[in-house]
Amino acid sequence: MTHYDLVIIGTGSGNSILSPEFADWKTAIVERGTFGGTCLNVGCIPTKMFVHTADLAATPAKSSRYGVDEELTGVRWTDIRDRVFGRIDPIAAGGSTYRRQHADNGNVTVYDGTGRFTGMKELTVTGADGETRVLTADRFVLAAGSRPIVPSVAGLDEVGFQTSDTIMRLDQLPRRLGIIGSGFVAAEFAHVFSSFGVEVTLIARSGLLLRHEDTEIATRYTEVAQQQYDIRLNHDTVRAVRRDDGAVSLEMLSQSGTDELVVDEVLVAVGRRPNSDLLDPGVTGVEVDEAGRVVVDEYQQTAVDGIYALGDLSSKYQLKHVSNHEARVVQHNLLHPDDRIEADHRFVPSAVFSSPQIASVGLTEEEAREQGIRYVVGRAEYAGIAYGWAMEDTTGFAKILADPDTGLLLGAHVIGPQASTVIQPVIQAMSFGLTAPAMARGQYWIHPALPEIIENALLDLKLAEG
Ligand SMILES: Cc1cc2nc3c(=O)[nH]c(=O)nc-3n(C[C@H](O)[C@H](O)[C@H](O)COP(=O)(O)OP(=O)(O)OC[C@H]3O[C@@H](n4cnc5c(N)ncnc54)[C@H](O)[C@@H]3O)c2cc1C
Ligand SMILES: NC(=O)c1ccc[n+]([C@@H]2O[C@H](COP(=O)([O-])OP(=O)(O)OC[C@H]3O[C@@H](n4cnc5c(N)ncnc54)[C@H](O)[C@@H]3O)[C@@H](O)[C@H]2O)c1
Repeated sequence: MTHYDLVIIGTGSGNSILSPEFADWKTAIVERGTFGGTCLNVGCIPTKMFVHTADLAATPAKSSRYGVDEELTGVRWTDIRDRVFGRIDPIAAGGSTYRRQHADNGNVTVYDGTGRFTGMKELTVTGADGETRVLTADRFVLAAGSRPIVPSVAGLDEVGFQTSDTIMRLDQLPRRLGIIGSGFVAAEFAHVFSSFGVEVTLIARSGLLLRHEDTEIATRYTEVAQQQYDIRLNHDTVRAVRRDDGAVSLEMLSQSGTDELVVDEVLVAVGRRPNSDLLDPGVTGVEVDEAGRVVVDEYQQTAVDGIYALGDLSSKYQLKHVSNHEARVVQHNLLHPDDRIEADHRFVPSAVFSSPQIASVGLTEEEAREQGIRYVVGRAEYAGIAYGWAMEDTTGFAKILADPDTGLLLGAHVIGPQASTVIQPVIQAMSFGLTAPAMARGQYWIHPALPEIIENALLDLKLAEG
């Protein structure tokens, strides 16, 4: 048994905690998978490298309307894949080597294996070879993340399936891809694989894709997606069968009866669950809610003094900018126990890097209504701004919700080109308490750039006089 000042479980955002200020702490970091966690290895970074490549591959099909005739003459899948992982894999390996070997980390021990609590502030780490080591510590940081949920579909295990962890490393592109799910992962991979020439079918249980978004945005996305992919709405996948020709048949139930889809690969994208079951934090007195999330207070501390948690393991926001923010809060609170800071979850933005992109911050119209919050809505279309004309955009728009009396912003939702970038000034305005009129007229808006859509939506708000 070895005792530490601090043990961190998980090398995603957890790895960023160990700054030089911890140089005289005896610390350990435990990792069961690839060093660097989800975002670097199988999440944000590789997906966006594929998305950018997909944007390029999709351009020729759209170019003739501008009088430019382009042709996509090839998609070299293994070159695309190897460029992405040729960049990422060395970063993960370098991060691991740095923690294990660099002089900066003389106080850090890296343990490869799965950590599981076996007593009060006692963690047993089991390596791939079955060898176990017991670590005790004064403080722990639980940063063990989440993993893809596999839906209970009869025969799925037997036919085999991909998740976001595996699909980016395929050896060859499938001809037909069936995606079970209709959230972030489904929308981004539909864009990627369809742009590379794969026949993509999305199977959604509900009547709307991306239904966590503002309904107007989700409705527009669903309409646009129906032009791009085969979409089966209100379909429940009930069985998967391997056919004699090697393809997979997915059997579905819908309101109108049964349906069948034949594909070469199946991507499962129905959400992610926190890895709390692997960690068994109840043994050390840490509470877990019914969704499997570790319960934390405003300081990111669990029910146990000195045990903090962050990121996908404990947060309802499964987003890297949130896990990074929470890691900074935990880092501060470990170093300054008498002057702790609170995590700020007031205005958490998100973006789906789909085609078209979607970005969102604050309340949706449905949430404002449910919560009885008074609001007005300002709208603007990409087709109504000069750069939108240049792009010939016909489907994108922005909507902004504001308090009619104070003019303070309540939420913003954008669907269209570069939505993930266009929304940033609204996030800033909400975070710093800027009102809509002050934001619209208190600064220049570069003409004719895409953020003019935000300026127009702000000017469209009908606020109370005075
Ligand atoms: C396909 C995909 C695309 C995404 N794209 C975006 C995006 O564009 N923008 C965005 O903001 N977010 C995105 N996300 C979400 C983002 O990746 C996560 O929110 C973020 O990485 C969570 O970080 P974390 O530190 O909480 O967990 P992780 O990075 O998952 O780290 C947890 C680590 O703990 C290890 N671990 C788990 N259990 C144990 C145990 N018992 N013992 C030892 N080690 C353990 C795991 O192996 C893992 O390495 C994406 C996610 C996916 C899946
Ligand atoms: N750009 C980004 O920031 C980004 C990209 C990818 C993933 N992520 C993060 O990863 C998380 C996981 O992504 P995801 O797309 O897997 O989850 P998600 O929660 O975004 O969407 C899952 C979808 O699957 C549906 N679903 C649930 N069970 C189902 C079942 N049995 N059959 C069919 N459909 C079912 C849900 O109704 C939901 O629409 C996201 O919530 C997000 O936080 C973020």
